[in-house]
Amino acid sequence: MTALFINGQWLTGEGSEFKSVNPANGETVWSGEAASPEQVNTAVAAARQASTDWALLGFEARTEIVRRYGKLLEEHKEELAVTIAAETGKPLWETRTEAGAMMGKIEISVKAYNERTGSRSSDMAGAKAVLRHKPHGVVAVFGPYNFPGHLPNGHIVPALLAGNTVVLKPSELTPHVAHKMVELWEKAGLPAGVLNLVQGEKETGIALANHSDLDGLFFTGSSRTGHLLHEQFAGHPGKILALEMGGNNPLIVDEVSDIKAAVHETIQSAYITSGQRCTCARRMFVPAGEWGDNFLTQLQQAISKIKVGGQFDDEAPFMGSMISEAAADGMVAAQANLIELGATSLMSLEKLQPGTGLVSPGLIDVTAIADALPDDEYFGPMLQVIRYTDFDDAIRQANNTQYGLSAGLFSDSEERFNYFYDRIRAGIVNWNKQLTGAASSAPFGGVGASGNHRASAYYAADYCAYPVAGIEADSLALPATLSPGLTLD
Ligand SMILES: NC(=O)c1ccc[n+]([C@@H]2O[C@H](COP(=O)([O-])OP(=O)(O)OC[C@H]3O[C@@H](n4cnc5c(N)ncnc54)[C@H](O)[C@@H]3O)[C@@H](O)[C@H]2O)c1
Ligand SMILES: O=CCC[C@H](NC(=O)CCC(=O)O)C(=O)O
Repeated sequence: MTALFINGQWLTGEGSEFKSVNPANGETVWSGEAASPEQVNTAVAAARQASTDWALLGFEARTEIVRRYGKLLEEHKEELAVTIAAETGKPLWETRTEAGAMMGKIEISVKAYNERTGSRSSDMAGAKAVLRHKPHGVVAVFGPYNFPGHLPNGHIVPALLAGNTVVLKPSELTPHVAHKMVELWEKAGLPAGVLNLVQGEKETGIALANHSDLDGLFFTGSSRTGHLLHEQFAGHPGKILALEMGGNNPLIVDEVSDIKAAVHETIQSAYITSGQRCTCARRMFVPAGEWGDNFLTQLQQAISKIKVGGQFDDEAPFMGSMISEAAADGMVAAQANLIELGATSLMSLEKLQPGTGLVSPGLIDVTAIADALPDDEYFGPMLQVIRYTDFDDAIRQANNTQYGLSAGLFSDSEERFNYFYDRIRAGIVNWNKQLTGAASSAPFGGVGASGNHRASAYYAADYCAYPVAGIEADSLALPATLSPGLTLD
């Protein structure tokens, strides 16, 4: 299998063999060889070689190629959705929306380039104040498995538009999606070396991230890996590092009038993508007392009816498989650990079929251990419930996390929302809406251990180019008056 794309050529990797599997049935989807460290070097060298011409090509010509890629995405939308579903276990209806988001990214990124970066000029005495932007040069893009198309695409499209060249290292769990995506870029007529693909596991990632000739690295993945990269980039202030990482996201529920809607938004917050979205609600604060009891009863009824199943089942499931059996085992172990610490299971997260990542959605009451709760991101369909009596204390607990990605409030009171908004610490703050499903037309990123203040989505343009400010005049001219103490005669 020619797994790598370097300098416009598909090549066989010289590293060790690895494969991806359909997590809903264990069948192999893709197998190939990883890039060797020498091939990673070749990929970075190819990107460097292509860098000047790509930058000099100009924004309009680059946009033309990027739009051609967008058209190809449209033509291959279904094929891409099927590939994503096969490799991730996500239901086909959901991967169709991922392919749609990839298409939408093109025009949003063109607009963002012009609005956030681009060029401007204004008059000043005897000259013009000019602002332009330049690309960084060669950047590495690292992607996660949960949105193997949309999220790397969300770095690649703005990076290329701005004039950077790219080396992509996708998740080792989703190499096939990356392969398909790069094939479309090739078909769109991207010049050789402008986008390079190195496949492989952690070692390939380490070789790429350590490369001395990178000008930047755009990462979406776990907080653990992001922190390692941050340490690695310490002492290199000249290199740009954008980190989009995980969260331990809180959702506070007030005594709202429409319980059914609150139940629906909770399910969309916690269980969509089998809980494998960075924005998923992980901790839910529910009022103690009768209203809260009633809400939880209705929530449990609705959760018990969530259909879990294969991504291609005729009767579409809401939740597909988790990414792997190992990830499912990890969630079962996390739940057992919370129970051992003193939590009470309301609905048990259980493996549904050995050898797969299929699990049932879990709900667990952690009120008894609220102040000793591990501040971990449990990246799966398990929502922790904390009963509260005091709204301020719920906000305090919601903020009691190293992370700060998304947070939300369900409340009929705008005043309450404003109070919550002023006190909550997160990059995404929603009111009466699910925590997931962020728009690409807005910035996307978190604070604390969730990011490094380089928001993605609409603001990705910001980390893809640096500003150059200039004062310009067509010709040299003496000023009307010279500074005191100067004589030119
Ligand atoms: N904030 C966001 O925008 C966002 C979006 C999606 C996912 N996520 C987060 O991503 C995580 C799930 O994705 P994942 O498990 O694929 O993440 P991950 O950190 O395990 O892997 C991400 C990428 O980094 C590579 N990698 C792993 N270890 C490395 C190392 N030591 N050096 C260099 N590269 C290395 C992987 O091979 C992969 O390509 C969750 O924590 C989720 O919250 C965040
Ligand atoms: O898993 C993390 C991403 C979740 C997703 N966010 C986006 O799609 C952000 C928009 C963008 O990057 O264009 C969500 O909020 O569901």
